[in-house]
Amino acid sequence: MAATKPRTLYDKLFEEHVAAEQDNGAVLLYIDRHLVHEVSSPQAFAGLKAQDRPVRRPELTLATCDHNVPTTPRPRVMKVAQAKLQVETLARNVKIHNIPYLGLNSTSQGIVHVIGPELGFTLPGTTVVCGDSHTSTHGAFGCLAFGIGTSEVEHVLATQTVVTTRWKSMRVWVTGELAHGVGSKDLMLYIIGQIGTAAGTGAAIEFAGPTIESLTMEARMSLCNMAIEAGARAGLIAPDETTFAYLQGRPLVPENEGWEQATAYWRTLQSDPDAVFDRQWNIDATNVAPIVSWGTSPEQVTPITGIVPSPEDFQDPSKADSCRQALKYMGLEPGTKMTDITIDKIFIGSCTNSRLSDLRAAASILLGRHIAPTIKAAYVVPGSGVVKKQAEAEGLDKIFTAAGFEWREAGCSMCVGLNEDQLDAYERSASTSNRNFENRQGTAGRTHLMSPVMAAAAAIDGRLSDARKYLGGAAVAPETGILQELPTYPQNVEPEDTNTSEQQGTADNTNDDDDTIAAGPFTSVSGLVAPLDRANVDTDCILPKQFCTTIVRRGLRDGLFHNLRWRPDGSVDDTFVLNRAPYAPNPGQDVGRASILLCTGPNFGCGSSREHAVWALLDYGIRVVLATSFGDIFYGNSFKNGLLPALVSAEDIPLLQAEAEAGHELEVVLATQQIRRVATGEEIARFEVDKGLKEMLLAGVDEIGLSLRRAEDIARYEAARGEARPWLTAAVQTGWDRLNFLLRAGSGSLGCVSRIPVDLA
Ligand SMILES: CC(C)[C@H](C(=O)O)[C@@H](O)C(=O)O
Ligand code: SF4
Repeated sequence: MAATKPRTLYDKLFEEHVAAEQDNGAVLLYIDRHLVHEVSSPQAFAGLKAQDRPVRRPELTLATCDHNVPTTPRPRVMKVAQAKLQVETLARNVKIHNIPYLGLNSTSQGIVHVIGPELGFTLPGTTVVCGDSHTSTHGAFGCLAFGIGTSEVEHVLATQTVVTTRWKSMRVWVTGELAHGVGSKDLMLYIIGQIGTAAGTGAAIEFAGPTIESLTMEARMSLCNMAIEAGARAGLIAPDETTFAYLQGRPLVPENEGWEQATAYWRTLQSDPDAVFDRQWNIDATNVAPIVSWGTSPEQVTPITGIVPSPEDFQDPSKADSCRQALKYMGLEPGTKMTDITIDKIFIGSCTNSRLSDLRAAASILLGRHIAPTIKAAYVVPGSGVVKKQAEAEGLDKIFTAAGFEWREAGCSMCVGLNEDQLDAYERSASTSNRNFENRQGTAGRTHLMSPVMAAAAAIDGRLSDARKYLGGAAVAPETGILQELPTYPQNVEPEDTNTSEQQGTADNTNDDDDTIAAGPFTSVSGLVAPLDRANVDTDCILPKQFCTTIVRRGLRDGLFHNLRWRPDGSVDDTFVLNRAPYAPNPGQDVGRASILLCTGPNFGCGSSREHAVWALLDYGIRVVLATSFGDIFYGNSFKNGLLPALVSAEDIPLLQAEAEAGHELEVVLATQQIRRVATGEEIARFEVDKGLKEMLLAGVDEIGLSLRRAEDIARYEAARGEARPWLTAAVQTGWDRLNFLLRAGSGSLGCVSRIPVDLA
C-alpha cells in the first residue's frame, strides 16, 4: 500500500474544505464562519439585492460595526454622515437577511477580529473569512482564516464558498525563550523585519516551534494578526491544550459530546512530522529585543536600542529608495537614537493589541506613573465591549485614567483613523497597531509600531523608550480564561442607547443600488502608461481610508492616490506622475489620460483588503497595472472588477519605464500575454497571469452565477460535513440562543442576534 504523503496543517485544512473542483484547477472552498463589517459589506449586499439572491447560511455569519464607530463615551452618536450611513446600511442588511449582529449599541460590539475568538465563533479546523485583511488573526486557533474583498464577501454570502487555488505552505520555526519585556508583538515585528513584507505572498505561513507553543492565545493572535504584514494569505498555529483551554465554555463553542468530538478532531490538526514546506525560516527568539518601527512599512523596524538607519545601509536599491522615502516622510535623520524620537500621541488598541492581556501589560507599568506633559493625547481603546468590562472589573481603567490616558469604547479607532481618532499632520504616534503606512493614522501623521508595554513607556517618557526599565515582575501579563464560567460573562451596568437610527433600522436613504463595475469580457487595453516609481504601494496609498466609507463602488476617482496627488496643505503636487503631462487629465476633466499604470517596485496593492482601491483605479481610467508582484487580496479583487494586474519581470522594468516616460502608448493583450508598442506593433515585454483568472477575465463571467450552478455540489458537501462534524452547526444552533440569553440577561435590550428564537424561560 502506498504510504500517505505527509501533509502540512494548511494541506489538511484546505483538503477538508474542498466543496467542488473546477476544470481550471480552482476549487470552491467551503466557508464555515463568515465575519462581516460595515466597510467591506455594503456593495456585497447591494449585489445580492440586484440579483435577488438570498444569504445561503446566515447563521454561519456574524456581523458587527467596528471601523468607523466613535470610541467616545456612550451614547455613541455618529457625527460623520457618510460613516453613519455605512453603519445604518449594515444594520438594515443584517435585518433583511437575518444575520446575527452585534451593533453599535450592543455591549459586546467590538473589532471583528477580537469578538470572533472571544465568543467562540472562531474554531480550530474551520475556514474563517472576512472582508478584512487581518482575518489572519484567527489562524491562531488552527483554522484557515483569510481576508477577502467585497466581491468575495458577496460570493460567500450567496454560496458559502470562495473560489481559490491552492497556496504555498511556509513555516516560521521559532526556538528560544523570549526575554523579559519582550512579547509576541516584538517577535512578529522582528520576523517581518527579517523576512520582509512580501515573503508570504501566495502562501499560508505556519508559526511553530517551542517558543510559539509557549505563547498564550492572545499572544498567538497578535502574531497571526500580522501575518498579512508579512504578505501572507493566512497565518496558522496548530491548536493545542492552550487553545482548548481558551475556547471551552465560550458561547459559540461546542458543548458536551460535541466538545469531545471536536477536540478529538482538533488534536489531529498538526503538520505531519515529515511534511515538506515550500519555504522555512528558523528564528532564534532568545536575543529579540523590544522592536519599534522607524519607517512606513512594517519591515522597517529596529530594536529600541538601535538607531535610525541610512539608505546606504541597504544593498538592495529598492530598499534603499524606500528607506530614503520613509525617512523623508517620517521626518527622521539617519543615526538618530530611537530613544531620542519624541512622541505626540499614544494609541493602545487595534485588532493586534487590544485584548485584556495587552491592557494589563500596559497598565502594569503605568500604575503610579503619569504620561509626559508633552503628550497631546493618549488613547486606550479596548478591542471589544467584553474586554472593556473585564478591564474595568479589574480596575485597569482607573490605572489608565490616573496616568492621563483616555479610556474609550471599543472600535478600530486610531489604527486606521476612520473616525475622529486621528493624528494631525506631522504628529508622531507610539501605536500598538499593525500598519505604519504613510497617512494611515491621519494625513501626514507618523506612526511607530510597538507592543503595549512599549507604548506605555513612550507615554511616560514622551519619547520612544525601552519599556524594560519600568518592568518589575511579570512583563507580559497572562490572559484570563474569560467566559469559562458563564456567570462571569460581563453584565451590562448601563442602559443601552436607544437613540440612533441604526438601532431602529431606518436607513432608507441609502441608495446602495448595485453599481458593479466589471463589464463584459476583457481582451486588450491600449493607452499611455503612467510610471509610478515606488515599492510596496499599499492600498491605503492607492485609496486612503476616508474614501472607504462609501456604500457604492463608483465615484472614487478623487480619492485615488489622494495623498500623492495633493499635499497636506491641499495644494496640487505637480511632481506626482498622475499630475504631470502627458498623464494628467485634460483640462476640465477628472479622469487621467493613462489607462495603464506601471509600478516599478514590487508588492503593489499590499496591506488592506479594501476593494475600494481597485474601484478607484478603474474610476480614474486605469484598466491595467503592471508590476513585478502584487498583494494577494488586491490581485484577486482586481479580476473581480475587470482590472488586469499583469506580472512583469524585474528585468523588463527599465525598458517599460523608458517607454512610459517617452509617452509611448502600449497595448496589453490578455490572450497572448504580450505588451506591444502601439505605434510599431513591436513586442516590448510579456506578462504572467493566473490561468483561471485570465479565463474569467477573457470570458467576463458572473462568477457567483457560475458558482451557484454548483449548488448541488455545495449542498452535498454540506450534508457530508454535517455528518462528519456535527458539532460545527450544533455550536451555532445552540450558541446564538446562549449568546442571546447572556446579552439579554446582561443588557435588558438585545439589538443583536435577532433571527434566532430565544427562550428566556
Ligand atoms: C477596511 C478594511 C477593508 C481594512 C482591511 O482590510 O485591512 C482595514 O481593516 C484596515 O486595516 O485597513
Ligand atoms: S487593522 Fe485596524 S482598522 Fe483593520 S481591522 Fe484591525 S483594528 Fe480595524
